[in-house]
Amino acid sequence: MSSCKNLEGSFTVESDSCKYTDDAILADYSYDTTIVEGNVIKPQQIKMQFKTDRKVGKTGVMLIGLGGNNGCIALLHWPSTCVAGAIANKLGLTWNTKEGTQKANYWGSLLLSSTVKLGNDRAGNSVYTPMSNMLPLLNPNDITWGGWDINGLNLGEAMKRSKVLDYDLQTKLYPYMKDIVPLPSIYFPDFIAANQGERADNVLTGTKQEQMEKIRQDIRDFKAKNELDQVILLWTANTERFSAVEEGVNDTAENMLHSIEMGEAEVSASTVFAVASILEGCTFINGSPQNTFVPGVIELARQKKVFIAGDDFKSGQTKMKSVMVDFLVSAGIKPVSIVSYNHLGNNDGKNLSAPSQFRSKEISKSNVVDDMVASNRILFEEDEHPDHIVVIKYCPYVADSKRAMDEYTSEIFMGGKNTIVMHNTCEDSLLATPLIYDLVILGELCQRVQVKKEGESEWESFHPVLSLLSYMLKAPLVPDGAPVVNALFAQRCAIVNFMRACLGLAPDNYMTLEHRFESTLASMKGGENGHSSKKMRLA
Ligand SMILES: NC(=O)c1ccc[n+]([C@@H]2O[C@H](COP(=O)([O-])OP(=O)(O)OC[C@H]3O[C@@H](n4cnc5c(N)ncnc54)[C@H](O)[C@@H]3O)[C@@H](O)[C@H]2O)c1
Ligand SMILES: O=P([O-])([O-])O[C@@H]1[C@@H](O)[C@H](O)[C@@H](O)[C@H](O)[C@@H]1O
Repeated sequence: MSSCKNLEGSFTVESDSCKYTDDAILADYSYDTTIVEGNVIKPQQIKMQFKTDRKVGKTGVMLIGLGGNNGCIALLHWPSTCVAGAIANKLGLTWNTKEGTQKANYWGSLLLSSTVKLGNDRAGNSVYTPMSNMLPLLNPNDITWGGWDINGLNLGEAMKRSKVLDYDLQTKLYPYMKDIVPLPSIYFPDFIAANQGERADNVLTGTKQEQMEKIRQDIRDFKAKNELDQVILLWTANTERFSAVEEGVNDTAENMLHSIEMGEAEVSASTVFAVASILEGCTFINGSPQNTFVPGVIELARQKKVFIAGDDFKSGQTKMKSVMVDFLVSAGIKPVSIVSYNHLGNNDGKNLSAPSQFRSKEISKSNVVDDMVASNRILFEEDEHPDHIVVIKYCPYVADSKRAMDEYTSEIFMGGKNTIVMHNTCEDSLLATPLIYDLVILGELCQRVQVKKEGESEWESFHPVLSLLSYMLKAPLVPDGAPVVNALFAQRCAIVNFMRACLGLAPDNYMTLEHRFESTLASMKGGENGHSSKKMRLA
C-alpha cells in the first residue's frame, strides 16, 4: 500500500524542459487545451516558454485600512519593525492560552501552509512539497509594512481594540506595535457607513487631485525611506458602496483622471488609491467587495501595464460555498435553495450594518455560485438559479467571532430532497489575514513571470487584470472575455499547475495511471514474483 511522502528541502527539475540560470528559471511547456466548434472537438497544443526571475526584490506592502482588524493583525505577524517579526518568526514566538502554549504559524495561508503533489517516488508513494517550495517566493518575514487609516490609533491600541488575538500574545507584541501609526488617509464619508465617522480623526484634506498626489508621494517616500525595489498596495479598509459607472466620468482612463482632477463626487477613496497605485507602477489588490475597478481604472492599468486584482477576500462562509455548490452540481445534485446567514460584531460588521455597504457585500457573496450553476444544463435551465439569500447582522457582543449558519437544500434522485446545514464560528479576521499574505506573495510572483509562444521573440507578462489570484477572492476580476471561475478546487489547480508550468512540469491531472494497471503497479513493486511483467514506465 503506497503512502504519502513530504519533500521539505529544495529540489531541482532534471529535464531538457527546465533550465536554471543565475537569474531565471526557463521552462519549455506544451499548453494542451481543447477547442469546441459545434459538435467537433479539436485538441490544441501551444508550445511556450516560461521565464521566472529568481531574484525577489525588496518588497514593501502598504495596507489601506492598516488600523483595522485585518490590517493590524497582518502587521502583527510581520510588523514593520523587523525586530518583532524576528521574534515572532525566527525565535518561534510562543504565548500562553488556556489550551496551553501556542506558537506563531501561517495556517490559513494557501502558499505558506499548503502542500502540492510533485509526483510519485519509484515505490509509488505520492510525494508532496510545501507550495512555497515550488518557486522562489517573497518571504513574508522580509516584507516592509506600512499604510494608511482614517483612524489615527497606533497599532498597539488597534490590536487591543480588535479583540482578536490572545491577551498574552498582545502583551508580547504591544511594545513593537505601539509606535506604528497609520498615515493619514482619504476619507469620503458618502461611500462608507455614517457610523464610521467617529473613527475618522486621521484624514487628508484638499481636492481629490491633491489627495491623490499626497498618496503618490507617500508611496514614493515609503519606497525611498525603506530602500525598496517594489511596493504593493492592498485595500483592507471599509467596504464602500458601489460607484455608479457613468460615461464621461469613469468609463475610460482619460475620463477617470479628468474626474479626479475635477473632484467628481462619484469617485471613491478606493478608486483614488487604485489610480495613485497604478500611476506609481504598484500592483493594487482590493480585499473588499466594492467596484473599485471601474472601467476607467481597468483601462489605466492596461495602459500602464500595472497589475490589479480583486474583489473581496474569500475567507470563510463564501469559501465554503464555493466548495459545497461545486460538489453538489458536479455530483449531479441540484441545489435549489441556499441561505447564508451570519452575525458578527467587529467594525466591518458595523460598517456593513448600513444598507449601501451591505449591498456591496451581498453582491460579492451571491455571485459566487453563478459559474457552477451555468456549467450544468442537465440540472438548470438557461437563466434558472437556486434561491440564494444572504443575511449579515451586526451583533457587537460577538466582536470578530463571526457566527455563520448556512442551509443548502437540493433536489436529488426520484424527487428526493436533501438539506445540509452548517454552523461555522471563527475569528473572521484570522481567516482573512492569511489571504493578505497569499495575495501579496502570489501577486509578487506574477510580476516575475513572463511567457513567450514558440516562434515569437517578445516575452509577455500576465494581463494586468490578475485573475490567477481568484482563489483568495469572492468576486474575481477577470480580463474582458475571460470566464469567471469561482469553484475553489479549479482555482487552486490553476495556481498549482501554473507553478508546475514554470518548472516545465505537466499539469497534475489526477489520473494516476501509475496506480491503475497491473503492469505499472508491478513495476513499482519490482513485480509480484520478483520481476515485473510488461513494463509501462509511467513513473
Ligand atoms: N473575514 C474578514 O475579515 C473579511 C473577509 C472578506 C472581506 N473583508 C473585508 O476586508 C475589509 C477589512 O475588514 P476588517 O475586518 O479589517 O474591517 P475593519 O473595519 O476592522 O478595518 C477597516 C479599517 O479601514 C479603515 N478605513 C476606512 N476607510 C478608510 C480609508 N478611506 N482609508 C484608510 N483606511 C480606511 C477603518 O478606520 C478601519 O480601521 C472590509 O471591507 C471587509 O468587508 C473582510
Ligand atoms: O466569510 P465570507 O463569506 O468569505 O465573508 C465574510 C462575511 O461572511 C462577513 O459577513 C463579512 O463581514 C466579512 O467581511 C466577510 O466578507
